[in-house]
Amino acid sequence: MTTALPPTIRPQDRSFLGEEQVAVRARLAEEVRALIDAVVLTDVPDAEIAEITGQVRALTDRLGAARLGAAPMADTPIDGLIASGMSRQLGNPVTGVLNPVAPPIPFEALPDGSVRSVFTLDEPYEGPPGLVHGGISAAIFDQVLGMTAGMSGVPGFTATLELRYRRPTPLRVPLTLKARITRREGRKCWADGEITTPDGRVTVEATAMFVTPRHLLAEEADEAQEQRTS
Ligand SMILES: CCCCC/C=C\C/C=C\C/C=C\C/C=C\CCCC(=O)SCCNC(=O)CCNC(=O)[C@H](O)C(C)(C)COP(=O)(O)OP(=O)(O)OC[C@H]1O[C@@H](n2cnc3c(N)ncnc32)[C@H](O)[C@@H]1OP(=O)(O)O
Repeated sequence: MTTALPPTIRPQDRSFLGEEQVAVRARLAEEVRALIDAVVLTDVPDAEIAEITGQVRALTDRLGAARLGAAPMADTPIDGLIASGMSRQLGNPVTGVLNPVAPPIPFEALPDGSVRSVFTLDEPYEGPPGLVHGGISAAIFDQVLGMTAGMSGVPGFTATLELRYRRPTPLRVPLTLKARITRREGRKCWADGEITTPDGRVTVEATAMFVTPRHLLAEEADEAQEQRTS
């Protein structure tokens, strides 16, 4: 069975945006993030909400007048994100600077190969009252641990992801996620990490295993062969 991606959504066949194009769109995404926050928390009268709904619809139509077939990629690694395939995925739901659903989570690659992310989550990411939704923590771990694996030379899909929720994770305070590789074996790579609050208390721990898909290795081998023969 082949699981290769159809040509139209393969990363290398997408639109690649330059720094200025990314910057203009990132400012839009930032405003829409603020809009999401305002939508969740608004207390203006219903009549005004109805009017605003029409205005938002009109904006959606304007932006939708020209559509790409898939989320674009960045020409160059975006400042603050590590230089891996995923950091260029501008629509990524965790790191994508063009995706208003993404917080977005920044990354810092440390000299020892580990990764650190510092971020603050607010109301749109609430689970229990005043606390971060557990599924949001899982998505963030999935991405950060996956990028850590990719950086170590084993880019892959998530095969397993296990979280241990030790303590509630608060909204509206700077959280630190640290991640590292614990083991590599052929196409498999294990990473773990934890989220801590500013006073150093661990709230969530995670362990994941990533596997470089067989079909990706096959595609890479084909491309290398093509380059040798051309
Ligand atoms: C610009 C390029 C972008 C291209 C993207 C490609 C790679 C990523 C690139 C960069 C990475 C950077 C950042 C990554 C960041 C983000 C993380 C988010 C990732 C996701 O959000 S990703 C979505 C959720 N994820 C899936 O959607 C996976 C669905 N799944 C599959 O696509 C296949 O299942 C796959 C590929 C996992 C394996 O398939 P396969 O055919 O290549 O390999 P095979 O089955 O032979 O397994 C080989 C060995 O792994 C063991 N193994 C396999 N699966 C296991 C499991 N689940 N548990 C325990 N062991 C497992 C076998 O037991 C065997 O072990 P052994 O060799 O010892 O027998």
